[in-house]
Amino acid sequence: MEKKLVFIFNPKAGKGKIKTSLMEIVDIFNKGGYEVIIRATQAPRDAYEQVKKYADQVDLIVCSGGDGTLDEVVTGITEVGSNVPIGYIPAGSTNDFANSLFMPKNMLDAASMIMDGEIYKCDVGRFNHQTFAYVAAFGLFTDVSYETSQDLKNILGHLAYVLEGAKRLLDIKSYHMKVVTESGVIEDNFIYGMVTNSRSVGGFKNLTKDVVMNDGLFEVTLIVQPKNPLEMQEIIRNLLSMEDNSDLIYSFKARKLTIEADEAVAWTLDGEYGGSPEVVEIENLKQALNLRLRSAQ
Ligand SMILES: Nc1ncnc2c1ncn2[C@@H]1O[C@H](COP(=O)(O)OP(=O)(O)OP(=O)(O)O)[C@@H](O)[C@H]1O
Repeated sequence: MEKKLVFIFNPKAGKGKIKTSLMEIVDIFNKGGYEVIIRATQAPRDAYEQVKKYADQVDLIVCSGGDGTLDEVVTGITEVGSNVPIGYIPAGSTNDFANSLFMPKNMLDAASMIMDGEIYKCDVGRFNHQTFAYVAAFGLFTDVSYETSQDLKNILGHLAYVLEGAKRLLDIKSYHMKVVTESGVIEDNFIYGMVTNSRSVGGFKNLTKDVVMNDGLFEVTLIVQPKNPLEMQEIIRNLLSMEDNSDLIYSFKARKLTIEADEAVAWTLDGEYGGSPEVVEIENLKQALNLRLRSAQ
C-alpha cells in the first residue's frame, strides 16, 4: 500500500512564501512514494488540530510555516504521544530552529531532504502543561500587551536597544524570581530570561556555546536587573558582543527548571503567548520529537 503523508502549511507564513513552490513540493512527495493529503491552515491552532487528527492515520507529517506553525505541530504531536515522524519546511522569517539543525533554506531542497532523510530525535520543551519547540522566554517586550506581536526577531539586539533607550533604570520592569535547577538555586531580580534549545534566537546567536539539539539539556540565559548605569552598560556590551563575560548574565545548561516569581509573569513559547503563570516548571523531553533530517546530522 502507498505510504501516506499529510502536508500542513500556513498559506500566510513568510508573506505567502509557499505560493511559488507548492506544486513542486507535492511532486517531490509523490516521487518519494507518498500519497499526499494537503491542508492549508485556516486560522491559529488549525495546524495543532490537524496534527491531532492525522497523527495515527499517516506515515509522515510535513509542515511548513514559521515558528507559530512549528510550535503547533510539535505541541499536537507531543500531546497525542505519537511517534510519527515530522518533516519541516521553514517558511518564516528567522527560522532559528531550522537553522540550528542546518536544514536547507530553499523550500524544495527541504522537501527533498525530508524524502531522503533519516530520523533525528530532537529534544522538546515542556512548560507546565504546554509544549515548545525551541524557546520559552519572559521579560521586556514579551511583557507588553499580547495584542501586539510576540516577534522574536533579533530579541537580544532589541533588548540592548531598549536598555540603551531607557531613561531611568526603574523604568525597566524586573521580576523577583527563584530559579531551581539540578545544579542549584538562583534568586535575583531579572529583566529577561530565556530557556532554549537552539543555536540562535530571533536571528541572534545564543550566548551559550556548544548547543546540542538532542542532549536533553536547555541553554538558559537570565539577565539581572542593572542597579546603576555602569551595570547597564556592562549588560549592553555583553549582549552586543554576544558574549557572557558578566556576573549580571547567568548562562548555563539545565535539564529541568522550576521558576517561582512573586507575581504573574507573561511568557512567550516559540513566539506565541504562553500564559502568565507565577510558577513555571520547564522540563527537557529528551529526544521526544522524531524529525526527518539529512542523514549527516
Ligand atoms: N489562515 C490563517 N490566517 C491567520 N493566521 C493563521 C492562519 N494559519 C495559521 N495562522 C497562524 O499564524 C501565526 C503565525 O504563523 P507562522 O509562525 O507560521 O508564520 P510567520 O509569523 O510568518 O512566521 P515567522 O514568525 O517565523 O515570521 C500562527 O499562530 C498560526 O497559527
